[in-house]
Amino acid sequence: MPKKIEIFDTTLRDGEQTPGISLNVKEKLEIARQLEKLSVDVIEAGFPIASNGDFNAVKAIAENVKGPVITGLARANFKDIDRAAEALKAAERPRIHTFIASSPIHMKYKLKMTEEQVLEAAVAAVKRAKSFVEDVEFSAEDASRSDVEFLCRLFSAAIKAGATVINIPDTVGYTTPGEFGQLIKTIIEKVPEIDKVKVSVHCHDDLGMAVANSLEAVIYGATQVECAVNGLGERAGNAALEEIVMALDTRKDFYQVEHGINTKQIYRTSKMVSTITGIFIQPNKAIVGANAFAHESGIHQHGVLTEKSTYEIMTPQSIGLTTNTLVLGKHSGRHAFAERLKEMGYELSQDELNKAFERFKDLADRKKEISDLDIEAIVEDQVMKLPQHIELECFQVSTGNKAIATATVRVNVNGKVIEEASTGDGPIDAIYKALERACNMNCKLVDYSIRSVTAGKDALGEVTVRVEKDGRTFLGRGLSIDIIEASAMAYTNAMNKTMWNNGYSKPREVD
Ligand SMILES: CC(=O)SCCNC(=O)CCNC(=O)[C@H](O)C(C)(C)COP(=O)(O)OP(=O)(O)OC[C@H]1O[C@@H](n2cnc3c(N)ncnc32)[C@H](O)[C@@H]1OP(=O)(O)O
Ligand SMILES: CC(C)C(=O)C(=O)O
Repeated sequence: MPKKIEIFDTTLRDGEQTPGISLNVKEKLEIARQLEKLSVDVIEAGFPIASNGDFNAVKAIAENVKGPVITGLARANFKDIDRAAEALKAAERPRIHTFIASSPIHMKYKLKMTEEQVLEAAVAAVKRAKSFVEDVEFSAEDASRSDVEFLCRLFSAAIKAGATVINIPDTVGYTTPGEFGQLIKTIIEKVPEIDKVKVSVHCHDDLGMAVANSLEAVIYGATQVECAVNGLGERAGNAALEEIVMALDTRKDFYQVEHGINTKQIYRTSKMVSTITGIFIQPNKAIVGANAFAHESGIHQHGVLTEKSTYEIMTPQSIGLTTNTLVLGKHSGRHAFAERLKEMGYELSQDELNKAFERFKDLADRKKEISDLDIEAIVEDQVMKLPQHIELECFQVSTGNKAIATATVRVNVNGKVIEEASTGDGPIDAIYKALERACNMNCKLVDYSIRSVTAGKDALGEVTVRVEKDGRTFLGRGLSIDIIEASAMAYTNAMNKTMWNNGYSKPREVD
């Protein structure tokens, strides 16, 4: 039987130590309930001595969340341990997690204690915790910068005092995979009582190696990994739960271990934690980032369309997503473009497809992402060659906060050049009225929206309008670095559509 790795989630304790996060009881309980659905083995619900709020949160989780072990952190002193025990009273499976630092730096400067004093405090703390609960975890803070002989002595004493789990933290994210693997191996070889307990690791990401270090520890015998959703935690954070789990899952052939996580709840958990904590997930974040299952480049899109496993090592469904996404942008190719056209219901000849693709590439050079509306515009305007009854030749607008907005337009309507002017409530209203006069047309503007589609001061503005004419609605779009020009182009585009009638020239109605 492959050995099982227990997942100890510390999102609600170390994760909450992320600068800027403070969770109330209700929020912690909501996350804990989701962690239960995710099937984590242990929930570290908080640090009960830290505040009344944290005490109440640990208590509420202990009372309401059944299934996982519920633990609370305590320094190696009776006050912290007694408070943790009190908070955990109602837990179905309580664990007290007590810790003390073991590195020369921490002992000398922070604790001002000798090795022997630390060892004594650790033993007393474990015994005190044991007087309340059966399950006691002991952590040697800053273990990776500690003297290995002392560390082994400390763990040995903690186990003799009753610890059921010994935790080896890389508190400051200092170690490397090779070094950390050897440390785990040494501890397992040198602590005689080690086979009585679970061996845990708790890695921080200061050098970006928290996940790699944790996984290396698994190879060398660790049976519990402490981690946090989205990699939250003090400073650069903890090992990311979703990365640990999906690495063990996807590379089961390599790690040869099992876990009990319901991976289909990963995406939902990540989203919930991000929403509640307000900590945004970077798009290229492994597993749960917006781009983790998105393909933008043509060669990759072609591969994925033919066979997903060419560029996907795990399925989006395995983390609870419904599908992958093919993002259309400047690096995309014909295969993905054709596929999107097919999904949108367009059937183009090879020649039409080539023309549309050329236009698409041209637009993609200027836009961050190409939407379905863009594709629709390309197909209608370029491939189907809808006739342009109205062409906007030029315009001029004068406006100001103390002046009446006035616009002059010159349009070519079916070969006839017409100039008109109008005032309005602002420059856009003025230009729209002038356009209506010039074209002798009465439309009702029902919706106007503007957004930037590229970055920077010279960003392209995209204006989308919906106009109503004779009880029907028509969509118009305009793109320019000048937002008034984009607005005028969008209105002209919509007015053109009101004039098309047969076959491909039939105006497309929109909701
Ligand atoms: C590596 C980690 O993530 S450990 C967890 C870190 N998390 C937190 O600190 C979050 C919650 N912390 C808190 O709310 C507060 O720090 C408290 C309530 C725990 C303590 O607050 P204060 O009493 O004001 O002490 P303060 O935080 O300033 O200093 C820490 C004290 O604990 C001592 N201490 C630190 N670790 C331990 C330990 N494991 N065992 C015993 N004492 C410890 C320090 O030596 C210092 O003692 P001193 O007050 O006698 O100098
Ligand atoms: C309390 C311990 C496990 C810790 O958070 C650390 O060392 O980083």
